[in-house]
Amino acid sequence: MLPENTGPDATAPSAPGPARPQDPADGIPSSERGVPRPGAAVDPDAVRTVACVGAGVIGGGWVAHFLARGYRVVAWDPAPDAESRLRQLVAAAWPALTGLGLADGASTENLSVAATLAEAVAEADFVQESAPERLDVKIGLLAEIDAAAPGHVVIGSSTSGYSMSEMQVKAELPERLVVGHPFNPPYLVPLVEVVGGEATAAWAVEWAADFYRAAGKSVIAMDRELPGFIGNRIQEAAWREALHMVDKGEATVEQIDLAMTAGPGLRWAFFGPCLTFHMAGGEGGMAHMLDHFGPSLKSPWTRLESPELTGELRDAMVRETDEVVAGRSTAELIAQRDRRLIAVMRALAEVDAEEAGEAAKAGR
Ligand SMILES: NC(=O)C1=CN([C@@H]2O[C@H](COP(=O)(O)OP(=O)(O)OC[C@H]3O[C@@H](n4cnc5c(N)ncnc54)[C@H](O)[C@@H]3O)[C@@H](O)[C@H]2O)C=CC1
Ligand SMILES: C[N+](C)(C)CC(=O)CC(=O)[O-]
Repeated sequence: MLPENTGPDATAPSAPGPARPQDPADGIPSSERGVPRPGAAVDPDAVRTVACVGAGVIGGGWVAHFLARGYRVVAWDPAPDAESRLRQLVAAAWPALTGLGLADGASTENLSVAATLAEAVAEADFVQESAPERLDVKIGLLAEIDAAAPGHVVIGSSTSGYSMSEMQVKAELPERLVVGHPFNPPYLVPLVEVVGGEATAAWAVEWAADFYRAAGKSVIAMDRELPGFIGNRIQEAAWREALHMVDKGEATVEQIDLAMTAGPGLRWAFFGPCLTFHMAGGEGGMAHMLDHFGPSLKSPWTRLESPELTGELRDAMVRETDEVVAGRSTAELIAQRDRRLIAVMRALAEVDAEEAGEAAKAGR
């Protein structure tokens, strides 16, 4: 189940950094700060030690993921109970991660919790920031991490909505700051969206994308900033409609969740909305689907502004869908879809049965 790489050898020492002249922060003289990629940055697939700054739902999830991949992880979080919460989260996730298959050398023993931010990032080959979603906190914290982390180290932020351009304004080396937006829980959901800000160097985006891939993630490296990135733009559109319906008493939360889990959500686990709707057009595919249902995009079914379905948009959708279909016939696609639907349904039924058994044993 784990993707091809097995992660680094967690017992190996952290990759030695470059020989650096003395500097209060990281050994890079002020005159050299801000130059393009520092030559001695660790290769993305040679990373040994990851610092996780902020260890709540997402930071803790990252910690579990990196540990399962065999990295050494140093965490820091200012909350007094952060370490116990973190260790509980990792312990709760570990059986599932073990079931999926751990990388060589992976162990919860490879986690240490630092007393200070500076200590956490001092030996890191990569830093993942997962502090609360407040712009002032992100700006201040990213500047602090930037001041404390070795100058060649790339810093990723888990932000789910802020652009790196607005968060990197106080960093001295903003070119190494990227967004690395995960999906919850990061130890199971593979997607990470990587994007830089106006002051981010292209090498840092590339490095981060390569690193996340080496760490077993599915990466979308974006070449421009987009509010909400890609995944959240799609799911927030559904979320806005859900809120409209609840607000107006048109549908209950239960109905909305069932509408997704028993309907489109089940298909989206393996075919995205474009390929799913390609199949809605039968043998005519995306072209027929758009010609048939396209005009209804303008109906009052939705409260969202929909784009004008111009000829160019129609043709682009047909062309790009054909690229994704990559020569597969409708029959092949149907066979693939059905096989996957059954696999997901079987997997969910297995979990339901397990939980029912556990509940019966516990007398619930
Ligand atoms: N919860 C979710 O589903 C997702 C959240 N994110 C992003 O992940 C980031 C963290 O969100 P959550 O983990 O949900 O929040 P959370 O509230 O669960 O965790 C935040 C952690 O940051 C710590 N913290 C507070 N001030 C800090 C500081 N100055 N420096 C370092 N740590 C500090 C808190 O003690 C807490 O443990 C946010 O940027 C959020 O947008 C991204 C994807 C999904
Ligand atoms: C709720 N959220 C916007 C923070 C969610 C995400 O950013 C991604 C996810 O896990 O769905």
